[in-house]
Amino acid sequence: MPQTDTTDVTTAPQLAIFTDFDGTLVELAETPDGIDVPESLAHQIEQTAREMNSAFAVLTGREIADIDKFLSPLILPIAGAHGTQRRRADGVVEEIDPASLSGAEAIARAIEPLIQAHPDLIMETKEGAVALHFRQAPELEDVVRHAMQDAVADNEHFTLVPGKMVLEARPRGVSKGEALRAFMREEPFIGRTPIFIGDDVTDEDGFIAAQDLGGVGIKLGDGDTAARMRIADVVSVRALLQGLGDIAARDREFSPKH
Ligand SMILES: O=P(O)(O)OC[C@H]1O[C@H](O[C@H]2O[C@H](CO)[C@@H](O)[C@H](O)[C@H]2O)[C@H](O)[C@@H](O)[C@@H]1O
Repeated sequence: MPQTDTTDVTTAPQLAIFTDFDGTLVELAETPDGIDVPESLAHQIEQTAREMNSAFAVLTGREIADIDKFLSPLILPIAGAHGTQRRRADGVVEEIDPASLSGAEAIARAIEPLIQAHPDLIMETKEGAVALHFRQAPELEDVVRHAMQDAVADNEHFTLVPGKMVLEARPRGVSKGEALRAFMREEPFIGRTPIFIGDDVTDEDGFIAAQDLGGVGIKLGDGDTAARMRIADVVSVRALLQGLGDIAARDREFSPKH
């Protein structure tokens, strides 16, 4: 009878985890500042990130400073403002193209009169990007679209991206996909298998990038997607992160090198 070769121990792939923030790590709320961030979230992410050897990053439409505030005292690698900002795992924050900074300021100035006329609209001005929210006034969606189209019309550097009850102006060439690829060229992400979890249209670039690099995109909720997998809700995302962390810890415990 042939002998089974037990010396060839196959180990599970080492993962790099990327997640969106709003609608994925936390439930959506009526306003950007109104989200409920459970106290346990930062601690749970910190644990999972530790099991991933710190290969855990947030790819978000929010500014990096926003995520730092919500996950304090945790300081993670983050791509903010849809990839316009990027803080690497070594803590270095990349310089933003000055044309992105001045362009976003000009777009915000152009939108300001609309905010004065419609106080239910919320404008978020970010480093290098602008979000115009109409969740409080859904009937103004067309008004918002036309105003944002006019605001970026003179600036080829910017493009518009839709989100959940929001329209955002961001620089061309930046995306969550590009941010994920950049992280994957660096320690501690390099050589790992990327997983990206997100819920929105702007997460599609991230799903595609993760899958191009041999990993998996996981879409939360319904809707067309390039992601190969789906997950039901925020609670399930947190359970998945916990589970992946536990598996990584167990793999290390039973690893032949341990
Ligand atoms: O990429 P994400 O982390 O999902 O960020 C996308 C945008 O999220 C925030 O807006 C969304 O969440 C708000 C709070 O739940 C909600 O009120 C709003 O309608 C959503 O669009 C954030 O305010 C934006 O800056 C992000 O770009």
